[in-house]
Amino acid sequence: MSFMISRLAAVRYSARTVVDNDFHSLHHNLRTVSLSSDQFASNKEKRKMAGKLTEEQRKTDLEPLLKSGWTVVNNRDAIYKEFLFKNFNEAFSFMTRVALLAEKMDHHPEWFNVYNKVQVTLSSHDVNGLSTRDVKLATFMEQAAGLFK
Ligand SMILES: C[C@H](O)[C@H](O)[C@H]1CNC2=NC(N)=NC(=O)C2=N1
Repeated sequence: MSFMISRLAAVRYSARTVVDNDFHSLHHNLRTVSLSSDQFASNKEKRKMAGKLTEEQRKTDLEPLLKSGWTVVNNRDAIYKEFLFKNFNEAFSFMTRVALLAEKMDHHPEWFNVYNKVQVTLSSHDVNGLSTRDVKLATFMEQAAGLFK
């Protein structure tokens, strides 16, 4: 009988240990998850803090793009350009390359494609205007489109 009780105690102890360990690992994981959501929030705040382009940045960073055919959208802090390619294959190849960078940056263009034409508008929705992210994406678009010249 005493053997049965000691076995039962051992089983209960090991079960409790498993539960405790699971609880601690679950708590740790939840804490990790919550840190990552806090971290996500701070990234979002960082983006907002980066804010809109300053007047100085508009002169230094935006000028070259305006010289390359980008225009400022009327009544909106955004830039626009129409890219023309030889055919759909080139246009979509361009869009594919840009899309991969957009995903990596978590910064996406507003664009419309018909056959060999890609119409692009860039603006940073989270700051409701142009930011360095738009300059970076537009500059990449210039390089990517240049490969098809
Ligand atoms: C949730 C996601 O991170 C945000 O919606 C990203 C996605 N892509 C984006 N793209 C652009 N152009 N502006 C943004 O503010 C933006 N925010």
